[in-house]
Amino acid sequence: MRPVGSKYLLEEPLGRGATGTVWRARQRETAGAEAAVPGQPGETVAIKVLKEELAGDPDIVMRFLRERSVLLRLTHPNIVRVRDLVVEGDLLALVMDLVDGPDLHRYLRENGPLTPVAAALMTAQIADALAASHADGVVHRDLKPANVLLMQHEGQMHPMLTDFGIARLADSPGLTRTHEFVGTPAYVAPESAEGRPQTSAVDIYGAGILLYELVTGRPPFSGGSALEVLHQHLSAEPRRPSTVPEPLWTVIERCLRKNPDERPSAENLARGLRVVAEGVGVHANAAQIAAAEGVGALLAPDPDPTAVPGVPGAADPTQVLPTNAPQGAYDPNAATSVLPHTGGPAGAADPTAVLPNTGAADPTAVMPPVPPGQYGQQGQQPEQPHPWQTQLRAARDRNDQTQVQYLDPDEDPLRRRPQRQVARPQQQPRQAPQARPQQPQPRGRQPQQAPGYGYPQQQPQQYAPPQQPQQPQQPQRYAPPARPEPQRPAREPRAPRQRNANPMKIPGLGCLKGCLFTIVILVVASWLIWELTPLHTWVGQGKGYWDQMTDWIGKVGDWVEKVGGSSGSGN
Ligand SMILES: Nc1ncnc2c1ncn2[C@@H]1O[C@H](COP(=O)(O)OP(=O)(O)OP(=O)(O)O)[C@@H](O)[C@H]1O
Repeated sequence: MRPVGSKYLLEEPLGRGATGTVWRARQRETAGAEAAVPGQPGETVAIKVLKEELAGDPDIVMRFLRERSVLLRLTHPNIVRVRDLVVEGDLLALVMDLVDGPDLHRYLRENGPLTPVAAALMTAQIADALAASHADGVVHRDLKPANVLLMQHEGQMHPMLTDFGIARLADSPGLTRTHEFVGTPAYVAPESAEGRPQTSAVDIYGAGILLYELVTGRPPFSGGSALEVLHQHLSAEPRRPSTVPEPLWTVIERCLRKNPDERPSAENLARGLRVVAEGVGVHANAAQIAAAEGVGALLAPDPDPTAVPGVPGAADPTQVLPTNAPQGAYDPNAATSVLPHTGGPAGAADPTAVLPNTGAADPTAVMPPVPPGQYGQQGQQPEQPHPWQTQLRAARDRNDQTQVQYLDPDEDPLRRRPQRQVARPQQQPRQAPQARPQQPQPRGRQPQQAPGYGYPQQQPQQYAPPQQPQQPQQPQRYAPPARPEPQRPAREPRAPRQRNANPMKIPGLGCLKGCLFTIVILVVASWLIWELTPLHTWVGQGKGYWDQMTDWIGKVGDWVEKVGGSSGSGN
């Protein structure tokens, strides 16, 4: 057990994410007055220990401290409470209430999609949490099922939103020059993907994706690569699956509008979803059905959305633009969340590290930044995937851990700048990033009513066509970023490969084949000679070839028998 500060002892890891590891921990002594919840000695808590990359950066530590009061006061029945923030040496940790239950991603994986009623009611509670946080000026920015924990309480389960402020902490504005990407592609709003100003509407977009996934078992946009998924967020229109009732689709479609100004406020979203839940249930009366059908009128946008600080265009006095971007210029990287490079060699021991350095096997590995110019044209193979593509491939399309990756602006396809022919510095060797393997999706499961969630056990009324089996998403393989090849002498062109006649390598097979072929040739040749020449008349018997052959074979047989018999009697 490792101490965290003087007040807590880490017991066992509960899970790992891109920004840190969550531990089950025990309180050693009552926390000081600065903690929101003093706690009792012996009490069990959850502690998220942020990665060294975060903890080692003074900008992030400052932000952590500055936001301490915001995170600590963010209380809501559907938000995992942050009890304390520990800053000690190079250690940053959030002490939270321990939630005894699975996260929503795991629940979906194990139980399949929810019914429209259950999905609407669960998302309504998440929207309640968002409304409270937006009112407090906090935008989540990484809303996804993995960040919703299901708390068991009196036989029921309640969704609890966690990881508030983590993306915000990582989004240190002074560091945007390092051009890294933070996000989970399947849930990223178009404006975030494009680097436009972000507001609380990004959380509404995330809620729309989550709602779609709750009711269908998969997010609306998927693709062969994370880049493809991001492009779909920017340009593809989601289609209504036949299992989604029309009123629920109205809500999803409004949340997924490309224009953030057209998305509903969190408060209106919660209200609209409860109306839909009533109207699509089996016990709905005519008035409730009519109200659900008119839900569009309830989904008014937020007239004053909460701006995400530190993003160009956001109404935030602390905003700092990247030093290499002119004010007002379009820079898709400027809005991305960033983490600093630790600067140390890979695997360098850090005495303050709390997380064990698991090296390549660590699925939470943060992609280390790459020196600018690494992805130059020199040495880059034409068939290699685009650097952006390879980087984002590591951020899987569904419920992946938040990825923090380097993005060179020169290589960003969205910038559409002409390629510059400049000499690039030599690339430093980098630690291979890891990505955790994709979990297979359940196939053909019937929607769950989420028993034990406190939802009415209703079945959808007129909006329940048979459930189509969901296609599992193709697991993506992580392709490491393209590396420039070292200069090598030009190779001699290879001689064309000879096909091997004996691919299975059976000894003597070639010889056997040759012998058989020769015997066949000899038999055919002798037959032709016998039949087509007067040989058989010269021999004086006038027999056909096969008769003569049978005679001779018989004679040889008799002779062998005789020889055998005489040698036997001799004995
Ligand atoms: N307060 C908590 N109580 C109990 N378990 C928790 C708590 N917070 C997180 N966990 C567990 O720890 C796991 C990791 O959480 P974390 O937020 O670091 O990762 P993530 O959300 O899956 O990934 P990422 O941070 O990369 O998006 C969660 O899946 C959950 O199982």
